[in-house]
Amino acid sequence: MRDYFIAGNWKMFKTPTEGAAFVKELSETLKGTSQKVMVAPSFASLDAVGKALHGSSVLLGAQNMAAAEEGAHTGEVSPIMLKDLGVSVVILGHSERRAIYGETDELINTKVKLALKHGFEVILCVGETLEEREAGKVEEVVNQQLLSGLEGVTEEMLAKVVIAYEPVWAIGTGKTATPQDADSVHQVIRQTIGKTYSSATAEKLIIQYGGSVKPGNAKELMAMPNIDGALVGGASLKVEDFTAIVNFNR
Ligand SMILES: O=C[C@H](O)COP(=O)(O)O
Repeated sequence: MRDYFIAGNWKMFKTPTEGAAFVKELSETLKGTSQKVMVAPSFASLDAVGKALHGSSVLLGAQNMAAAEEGAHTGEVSPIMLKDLGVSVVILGHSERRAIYGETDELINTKVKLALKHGFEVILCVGETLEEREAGKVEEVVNQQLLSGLEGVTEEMLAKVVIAYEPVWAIGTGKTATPQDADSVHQVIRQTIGKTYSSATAEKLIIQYGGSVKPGNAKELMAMPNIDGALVGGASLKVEDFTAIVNFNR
């Protein structure tokens, strides 16, 4: 039996002041919730949000991380800095990082290994574009991103990896994969992990779905056998909506 994990990715929204006020309210509305929950503010808001989360069970996540520990990397944020800010989870390989900032599977893999070395939990994002889906390449693309992203990651290290399946065409578009379509890709991911590592490890792997998750569709998505949580963008920006998604099973 796997535990659900609901993560909010704020992307480039919310100032430090807004973020801090948001998580204070969220911690109140989530009191008594046993679900594993994370919010990932922008780098600029990590400090304020981390302080506002003090005493809360909500985890602090980062949306990205540099591929190096320190050095002449203008504009980058290292794992050591994230650690110092109280971050415990790092999102890597998000499709916006891949598409807008040209992150390759190789770079993402370097980041994954570095994040694991520093003890972070990693949410590794994979997912196909509409063009790739229409060309019947979903499995090929997802497996390629998955296996490249995990190159050199041992079975022991995999215990700290969560996979987020985010079909690019469903992100921020209001179009959600049907629960059955999403689940079949989650099943492919689980099978690939089973073949590459072991069936016991595959059984334990948390696979989140991301792409227009809302209070209205969270329950049916999460009811699928291979969907173990959500990586939520837009709906994680409103306390009411995010709380409803976290509490989908209440
Ligand atoms: O990281 C979150 C995903 O990109 C989903 O975003 P969305 O819920 O706004 O579609």
